[in-house]
Amino acid sequence: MNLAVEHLTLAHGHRVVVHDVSFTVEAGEMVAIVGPNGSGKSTLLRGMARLHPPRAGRVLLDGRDIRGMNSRHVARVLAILPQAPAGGLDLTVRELAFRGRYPHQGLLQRVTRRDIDAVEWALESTDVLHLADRPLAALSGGERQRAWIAMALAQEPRILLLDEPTTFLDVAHQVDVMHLLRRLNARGITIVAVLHDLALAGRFTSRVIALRDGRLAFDGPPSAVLQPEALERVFGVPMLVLADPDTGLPIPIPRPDPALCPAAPTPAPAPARPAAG
Ligand SMILES: Nc1ncnc2c1ncn2[C@@H]1O[C@H](COP(=O)(O)OP(=O)(O)OP(=O)(O)O)[C@@H](O)[C@H]1O
Repeated sequence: MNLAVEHLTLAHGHRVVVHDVSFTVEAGEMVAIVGPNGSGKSTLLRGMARLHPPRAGRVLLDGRDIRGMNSRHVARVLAILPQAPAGGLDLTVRELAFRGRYPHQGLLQRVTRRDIDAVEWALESTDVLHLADRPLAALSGGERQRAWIAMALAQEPRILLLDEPTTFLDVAHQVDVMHLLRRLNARGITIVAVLHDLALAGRFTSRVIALRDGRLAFDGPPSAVLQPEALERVFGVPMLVLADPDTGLPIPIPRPDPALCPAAPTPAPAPARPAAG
C-alpha cells in the first residue's frame, strides 16, 4: 500500500508552512523526514495522516484521496505517533495499547480474541510486556516512548508515521527504538519518521526527505543526499560527513568553529623564521 503526497500545501491560519510538496512512499520503505526547526515536518506528517486538511493538493492511499475515506478505515491502515504525546499517564501500558484497537472495534466495543492477540503482540514487539501493568506515570522516558509505539502497533497499521520518536531518549534507547522500527519494517510495515538526528537517519533509513522553509530540499538514499553542501543549504551550518567504519553509511555532524572547541589541541606554533642577514 503506497502513500502519495501530491502538490501538498498546508497552512496554519493564513500562514502557508508546507509549499507544493510531492513524493510517494512505496510499500515497505523506511523513510526519514529531516529539516530545521519550524521547516514544516510535523505539519507535513499530520497532513499525511489526514489530521491537517490541505490548503491545496492531496494525499492518496493506494491511489485514493484519504479525505474521501472513512476515518476508521484510514486508522486501520495508517497509525501516527505524534511528537512527545502528552496525557494517558494514569493508564497502564496495556490499557494504552488497547486504545490502539479502537479502529478495529465494532459499535459495542467488545474486546475480541484478535484485540487481545494484537495487544500482546504489540507489547512483546516493543519489549514492554514486563511493564504492561505499570501506569505510564511510573515509567522512564524511553519506556514510555516504547509504550506509545506499542499503542500505534496495536492498531496493526500497514503504514506507521512517527514524529521524532527518539527525542528525549538516551543513546541506548535511541538505538533501541531505531532497531525496533527496522524490525517492524522487515515485517512489512512502511515507516516514515521525522528525525532530528541525521546520523540515525543516515544509518537506519533507506531514504531521506529534507524540508527547508516548507519546501522539498532533497529526497533520496542517505549516501546520495547526505552530502555536506546539501546539508549546509538545508541547515545553514557547516557540515562534515564521516563514513561509518562498519557500514560506510554517512554520519553527518555539524562542523563547529575550532576556536570554540575547548578540547581541541592548540595548533603548534609556526616555526620561527630565520633571522635576516
Ligand atoms: N498550531 C499552530 N498554529 C500556528 N502555527 C503553527 C502551529 N503549529 C506549527 N506552527 C508553525 O508552523 C511552522 C511549521 O511548524 P512544524 O511544527 O510543522 O515544524 P517542524 O519542522 O516540525 O519543527 P520542529 O523541528 O521544531 O518540531 C512553524 O513556523 C510553526 O511555528
